[in-house]
Amino acid sequence: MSTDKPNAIIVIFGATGDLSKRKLFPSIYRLYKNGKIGEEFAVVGLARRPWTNDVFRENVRNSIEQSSSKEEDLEDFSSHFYYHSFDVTDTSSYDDLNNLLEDLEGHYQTDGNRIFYLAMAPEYFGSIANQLEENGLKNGKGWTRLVIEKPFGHDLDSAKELNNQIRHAFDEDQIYRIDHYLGKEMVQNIEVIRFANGIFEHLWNNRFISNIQITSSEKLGVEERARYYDHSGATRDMVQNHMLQMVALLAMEPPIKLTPEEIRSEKVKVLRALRLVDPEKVNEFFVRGQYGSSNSIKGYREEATDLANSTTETFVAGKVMIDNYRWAGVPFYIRTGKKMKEKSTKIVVEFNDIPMNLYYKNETEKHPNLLIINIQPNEGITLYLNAKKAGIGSIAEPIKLSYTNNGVDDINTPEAYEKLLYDCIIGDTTNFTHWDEVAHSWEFVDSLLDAWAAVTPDFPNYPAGSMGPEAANDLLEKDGFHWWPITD
Ligand SMILES: NC(=O)C1=CN([C@@H]2O[C@H](COP(=O)(O)OP(=O)(O)OC[C@H]3O[C@@H](n4cnc5c(N)ncnc54)[C@H](OP(=O)(O)O)[C@@H]3O)[C@@H](O)[C@H]2O)C=CC1
Ligand SMILES: O=C1O[C@H](COP(=O)(O)O)[C@@H](O)[C@H](O)[C@H]1O
Repeated sequence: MSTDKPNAIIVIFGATGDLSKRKLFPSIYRLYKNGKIGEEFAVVGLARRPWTNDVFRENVRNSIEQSSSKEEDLEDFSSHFYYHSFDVTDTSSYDDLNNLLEDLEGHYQTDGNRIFYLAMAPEYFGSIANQLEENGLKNGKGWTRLVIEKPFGHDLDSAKELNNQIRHAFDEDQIYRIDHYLGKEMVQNIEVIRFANGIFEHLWNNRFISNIQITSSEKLGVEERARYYDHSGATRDMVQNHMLQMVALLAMEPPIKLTPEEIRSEKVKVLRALRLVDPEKVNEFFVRGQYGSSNSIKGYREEATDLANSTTETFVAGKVMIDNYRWAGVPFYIRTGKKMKEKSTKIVVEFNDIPMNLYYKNETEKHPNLLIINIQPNEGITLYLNAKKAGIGSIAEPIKLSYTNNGVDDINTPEAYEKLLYDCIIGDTTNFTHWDEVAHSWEFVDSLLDAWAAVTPDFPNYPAGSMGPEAANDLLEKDGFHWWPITD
């Protein structure tokens, strides 16, 4: 891994699409603005529609203006962008792409370094990787990296097939599988909070923690992505990747070094220890939901004509058990869904009460210590303690110690893409998912989806704008817990 400012050509497959417009162009711009990439870079955008360089550059500028205030250096910035009309299924056009890259490499001092970013539907990932190999595009004079968007497969078998196709053309250390949650500031902070604070790491186990809750709720529905989402559902869309990655970071052992290999190896051990879902007990451990209409908000089935009879889940809550020495018996409750009450991602670590609490005499009065990691919209940490209520007498009351990080955005997705793109440019794979992590996550998710497949769900079962079905509350109540609020 190099820490300089290496130069590269970034080739974006799917450059006229939504992800490029909303996340990739603004992120590249921020890298440019923040001095993380210099003047020696070029971006080649590929897609079928017959745009010119000028039309492409105008779209790039518009997308940046939509995501930030009016900027003055956009003409200079967008002059680094080139468009190449290209159908990825037409194998003869890869030669032209190679010629374009060689021309640009004569113009910009990019040392032959190439990043191929696949921002297209996943069915193309394998064949593009192979065409890049067969047509010699990955054999430039510098390094070559392949960035792959989600979803990485639909289940374990399809993920394996995709992986084999890609690995046929690229080595594992050239493949950067994006999980944008791993670029979020406070997700990256989980390791620092755990491993740089003496007060937490000693307590970070089943003797002192009673349960951990991870919520990632969204107010939005499926918007323009109904076709993809209905085939995916909340479990594949959010649990297989983002939620399980957060579980792994919270539960892993301290790595012996902060290298990508050591961190990954500890995360993989957690994912291997996830208890697979027993079909007989699926309802004891998991709840699925789909939002229905409420007041003026449409239900999922009314969002598009194709969805009228959909049984796709837009909500999942679950009790994930990690069968290892540190975590035996501690539930990791996860919860995610669309059209919920708030947009919020939050982790609550609930500590056990002390053996004899002299201040809180009964269960209902208890205020356990909580460590809250606020991922979005606000970024920060809150620690709930108990302290003496000021004044006469000796009464305890909960107090909170808070740290707020002045994040760049409310919703830190563009910043996450910016960080991950930069990591890719400098060759740091720490915050990308290795195949082993993907495979174990799918194994767990497949066990859940297989168990659910046996029964047709009774949907819709939660009103849009709520926190999900009532059964998600029962899941914790029967263990003697409840969901902590997701707003401060
Ligand atoms: N949008 C989002 O918020 C997120 C997206 N992703 C992932 O990113 C990827 C892209 O998603 P998104 O941008 O939303 O998708 P879009 O449907 O908006 O864009 C697809 C892109 O692919 C191009 N394309 C389609 N077929 C071909 C072809 N045969 N040859 C060349 N280009 C083609 C389209 O352009 P044209 O029609 O001009 O050819 C377009 O640029 C997907 O894997 C998605 O799962 C991941 C997280 C979030
Ligand atoms: O990957 C995805 O994530 C978004 C939520 O990301 P966030 O950064 O806004 O929390 C989700 O809306 C989308 O369905 C999913 O594909």
